[in-house]
Amino acid sequence: MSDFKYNNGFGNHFESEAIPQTLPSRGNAPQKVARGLYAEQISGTAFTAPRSKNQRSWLYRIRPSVNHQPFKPYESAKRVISSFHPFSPNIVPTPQQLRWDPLNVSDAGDVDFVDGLTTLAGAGDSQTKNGLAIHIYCATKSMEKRAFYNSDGDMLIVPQQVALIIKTEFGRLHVPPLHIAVVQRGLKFKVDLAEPADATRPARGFICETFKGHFELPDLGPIGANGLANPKDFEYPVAAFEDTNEDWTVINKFMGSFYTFQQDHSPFDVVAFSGNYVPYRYDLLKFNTIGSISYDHPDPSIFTVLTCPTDSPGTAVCDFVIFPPRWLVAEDTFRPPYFHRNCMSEFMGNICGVYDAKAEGFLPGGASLHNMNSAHGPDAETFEKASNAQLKPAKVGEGSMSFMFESAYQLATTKWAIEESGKLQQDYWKAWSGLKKHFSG
Ligand SMILES: O=C(O)Cc1cc(O)ccc1O
Ligand SMILES: [Fe+2]
Repeated sequence: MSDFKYNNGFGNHFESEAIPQTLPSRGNAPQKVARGLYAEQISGTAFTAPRSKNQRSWLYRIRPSVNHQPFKPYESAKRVISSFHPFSPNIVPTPQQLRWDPLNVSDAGDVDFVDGLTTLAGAGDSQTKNGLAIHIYCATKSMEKRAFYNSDGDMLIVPQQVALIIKTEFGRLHVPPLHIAVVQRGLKFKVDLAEPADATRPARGFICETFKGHFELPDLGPIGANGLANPKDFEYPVAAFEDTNEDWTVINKFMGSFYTFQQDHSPFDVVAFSGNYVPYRYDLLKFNTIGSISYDHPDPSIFTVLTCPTDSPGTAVCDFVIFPPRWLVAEDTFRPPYFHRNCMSEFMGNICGVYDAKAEGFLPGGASLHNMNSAHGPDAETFEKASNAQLKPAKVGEGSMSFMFESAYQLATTKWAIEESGKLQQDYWKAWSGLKKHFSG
């Protein structure tokens, strides 16, 4: 969309002014900011985090964020679960391989992004900054004069159906399906729908909320300086502000509960900003997909777009991995994903098209979870086909896009996901029951 402007480059230190010459010419906090603005810092890491990890931005705004009414409890976001202890009342843990038909929250009524948030699975808790939660959102309307910020974690948002306009304190992001957005801890935003939506076709998508750290680009090792998601393709908003005296509701997720306050002006009143703690979007079709040009099926880590690391090297709170259209050329190779048992948990979602490990049943808007150590792999039909296919170069996933949130944590599923959604496929296990014995002794 041409009325959206961006600055590019993953993790850059950006400067953006909606009115020229608003940013301080020296330093961050002059005695008086230009045009009577207030200076406000928002930090995304501890002040003393190493420079290579340190993230913060300076906002030059019409009123400081603290200029608001007292916090009150917010009751409407009832579908978000924040306690993932396996014995918690809303948790139904299971090692069973799980798959869901396209998810919806049609019983939630006419809801916006916040009230339609519904938790599927998670681990850990925000209080000790440990773990993650996986949600879907389903929205039939825009947030209008409601803004949200999450004190519990960063949110990686994967729209599956209906384009979003995410208005943030830093400016606007247009995020249609096949794009993702990351809105970090503490940053205020609202989600509007760029297309008509209703209960039969809501704005729908998946969210990974990480309680610790921030998403980074994966190291490339021997791949070299280029490849996978290129830094230049990450797009950041430019400053845009509203100078209004209307009533706004701000909703905050804090320690797993929701709170709200009122204020008599727009929270999107930032005239200029500088810094490297800024929300962003990325077009998944710009991913440079790398694969085997000799033999064997490489591990899916080669498809990592972003990784949110734990303290253990190479081990992620969440790797965000995608399966874009790509060529398969490997010789003498079983080309679809191999049978495996992973010490990581794999939550997958289908954005569009057909996923190459599953001939059917994994539908756009649908999801699957193969928890830690639970065996999985191609279904019987895919196995038979791929074992006998003539291995010519072949394009897979034309018009398709699936993704995976791969996590080092055991994922505890919610009661809603297992018992209440009505979308859990009871016979998913049968995908593998047709695998025949081929052993001939
Ligand atoms: O299970 C899945 O479908 C995801 C996956 C894909 C792949 O190419 C290799 C391993 C893996 O877990
Ligand atoms: Fe897998």
